[in-house]
Amino acid sequence: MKGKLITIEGPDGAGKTTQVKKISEYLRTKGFKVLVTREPGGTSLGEKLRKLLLTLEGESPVPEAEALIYAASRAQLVKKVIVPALEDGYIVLCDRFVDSSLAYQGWARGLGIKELTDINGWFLKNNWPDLTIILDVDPSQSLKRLRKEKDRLESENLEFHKKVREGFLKVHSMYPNRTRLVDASQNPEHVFESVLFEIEKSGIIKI
Ligand SMILES: Nc1ncnc2c1ncn2[C@@H]1O[C@H](COP(=O)(O)OP(=O)(O)OP(=O)(O)O)[C@@H](O)[C@H]1O
Ligand SMILES: Cc1cn([C@H]2C[C@H](O)[C@@H](COP(=O)(O)O)O2)c(=O)[nH]c1=O
Repeated sequence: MKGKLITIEGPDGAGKTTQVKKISEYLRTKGFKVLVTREPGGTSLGEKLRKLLLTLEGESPVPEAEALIYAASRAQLVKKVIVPALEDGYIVLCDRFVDSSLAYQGWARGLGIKELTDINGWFLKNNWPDLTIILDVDPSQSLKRLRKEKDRLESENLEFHKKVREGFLKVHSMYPNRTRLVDASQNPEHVFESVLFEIEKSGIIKI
């Protein structure tokens, strides 16, 4: 049986990891086989690339290099982890995926959403997510939720993070069927109810 790929997206501090945990626990109680992974990372090579991307030390990649390193981590994850799990019938829950590249590199860094779609489409082929939940919240609220020491992307200014949010809203308007917007300004339990509602409504799995 073919599984499903569900990705959770949104600006920094939107509550993605919190919701991934809640969804995975819920789906497991319903008898689904669930695999949780994340981006960048999820493979040993991907975790090395993650460190390289998020460190504040040394030379920062130019936007084009940044986009390609995120894509490299994704290509490795898709081939080594996601596709085999889907073939084995797993629900794969991925904490960030291709839409982060469209919003951060495509829109906020200004490289172009179409350009990022093409670069990623080259290796994703038909492995685009079955469903993407975008947690939508104003960055001036979500950034306050984060720990004190910030990584390279989190350290960008508020204007950049506002562009990221704008990027996700654009992605939603471009892919209104695959992506669902959830108000993430509420408490985690309230957000989880909305997330479950959207998963149910999408019809990709029966819960
Ligand atoms: N809806 C919420 N309201 C308030 N606080 C929240 C909410 N969801 C998560 N948090 C808290 O905010 C912090 C960041 O949450 P979490 O790690 O889930 O966000 P994230 O979107 O995965 O962050 P990042 O972008 O850094 O990966 C945690 O301390 C978490 O407990
Ligand atoms: C996949 C992906 C991620 N990013 C950015 C978004 C975040 O700032 C970091 C990842 O850190 P997190 O704690 O896991 O949220 O990387 C990006 O710019 N482009 C991407 O494709």
